[in-house]
Amino acid sequence: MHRITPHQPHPLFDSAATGRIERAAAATLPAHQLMQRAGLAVAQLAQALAPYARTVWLACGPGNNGGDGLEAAMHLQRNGRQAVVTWLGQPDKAPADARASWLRAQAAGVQWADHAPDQLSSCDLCIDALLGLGVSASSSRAMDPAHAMNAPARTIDPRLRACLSMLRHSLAPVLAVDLPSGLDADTGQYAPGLAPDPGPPPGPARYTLSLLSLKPGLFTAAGRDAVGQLWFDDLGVAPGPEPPSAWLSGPALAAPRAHASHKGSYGDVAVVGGEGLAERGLGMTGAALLAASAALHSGAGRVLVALLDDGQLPLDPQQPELMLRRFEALALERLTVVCGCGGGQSVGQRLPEVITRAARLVLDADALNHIAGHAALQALVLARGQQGRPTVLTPHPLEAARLLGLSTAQVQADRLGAARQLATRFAAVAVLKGSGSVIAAPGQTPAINPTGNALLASAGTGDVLAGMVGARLAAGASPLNAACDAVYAHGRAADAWPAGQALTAGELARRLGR
Ligand SMILES: NC(=O)C1=CN([C@@H]2O[C@H](COP(=O)(O)OP(=O)(O)OC[C@H]3O[C@@H](n4cnc5c(N)ncnc54)[C@H](OP(=O)(O)O)[C@@H]3O)[C@@H](O)[C@H]2O)[C@@H](O)CC1
Ligand SMILES: [K+]
Repeated sequence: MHRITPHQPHPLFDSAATGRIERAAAATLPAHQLMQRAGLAVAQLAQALAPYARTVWLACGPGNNGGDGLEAAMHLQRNGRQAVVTWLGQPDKAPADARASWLRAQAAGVQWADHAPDQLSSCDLCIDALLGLGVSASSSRAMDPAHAMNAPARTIDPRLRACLSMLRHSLAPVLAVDLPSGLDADTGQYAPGLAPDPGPPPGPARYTLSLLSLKPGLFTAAGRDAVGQLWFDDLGVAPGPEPPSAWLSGPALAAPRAHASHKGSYGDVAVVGGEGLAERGLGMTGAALLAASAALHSGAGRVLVALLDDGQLPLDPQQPELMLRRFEALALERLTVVCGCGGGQSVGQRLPEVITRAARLVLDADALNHIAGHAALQALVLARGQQGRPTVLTPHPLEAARLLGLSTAQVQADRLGAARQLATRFAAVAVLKGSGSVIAAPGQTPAINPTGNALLASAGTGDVLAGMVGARLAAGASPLNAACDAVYAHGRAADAWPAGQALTAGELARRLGR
């Protein structure tokens, strides 16, 4: 068992893949063995997290997730804690493993109760063993996950609802078994009717012990907020030949710069964007300058900026290293172009040339909005991808929705699926931004980024990311590596941000590479 941190990559397995791993393992093990291992792991972590707990309340659901809780209750009771169990199952209907653990918990003398004990202190502990993988199985049985948000909410047992509410409002720490109950392991969305009430995420004392496999839904959409501190136990089972459904990204390998190198060794980035104030009264040159600053501070050899402002800004006095150029003066065939940041309406005019001529290309923000509205531009993006010319798209969920002709909610309902769809449709690498950014490339296993936090919810941080991807592409990284490494480093910079200091996009760009 170990804690999961963003310091190394991990394979992720969705509910179907986890089911196959589980069935293959179960076929070689004595009956009930996996649940016994799961319950023991839960009890061990519970005791480590709450060493002074006298009472542990275990909310156990009707399926095997509840069985894991019952098994843990037996160990905790035997180890001198008062295990108080609310079990929503029935002996004659429970799965065989859960029934076996119910008998073992009974024999150990746990206390049975309809609800949480009244006086749980912050030293005590709650264990959420209500629902696990069964939720994802029921979502995928019911429908295509992209349409899950349209599902009629099923009738929820009021006792289940009451237990969920108690756990979510608990002042005592909560350890979730396998998944926070109600969270879909594949999408990181809550099943209909099981989402917590809107409001701030739960307090800090929230833990999840993922069993057998790490699941994608723990890391994206609502997953990051729901999970708290994440632990993993593989129950002594290797995934065998099962291919990962996704990867959790890790840090890039450090690439020392050769002493005998020069600015040409690290490539030229050209930023095309920043509609001027004169065009429509909406000055957006800042966005382009932020992307350029990020490219510069990420190590690009030279950074050129073609503002869409009719040459009104000849120099950025704060960043004299940036070379301002007229668009017509850019040798696009030799450049890595970052196009769209603050592009407004004006970027549309430049897009056909940029898409057809740029050697390497990052398309962001208004470039993506224009492409979404013009089938001819979509065909050009696809064509350059099919020719093998590196292209990275960096949409946030609304931009992704426009590109795919979906609603934002549909994109968020299946972020991995949406990113994969974008990658296939445009033969490009797609970075779907948001909590747990997803990076997908055609025909490859997608990645989920583990770094970053809500400080990044601030204007201009997306422009910074686009510049970071551009710098890596210019230095010769593959589009997938450039995207994964940039997203990781972007989030890492936010994670290392000094406490109490506001994060601004300009300062974020300046701190890159420190
Ligand atoms: N598989 C493994 O690798 C291993 C699995 N292990 C453990 O087993 C867990 C999986 O157990 P599981 O398959 O029994 O499902 P589980 O999460 O208990 O839920 C089933 C119950 O939930 C209900 N339910 C479903 N959706 C619902 C909804 N939307 N709203 C309300 N209710 C809903 C569903 O009702 P039904 O659809 O049947 O009417 C049924 O009653 C897994 O997470 C891990 O902890 C470990 O022991 C060892 C290795
Ligand atoms: K659970």
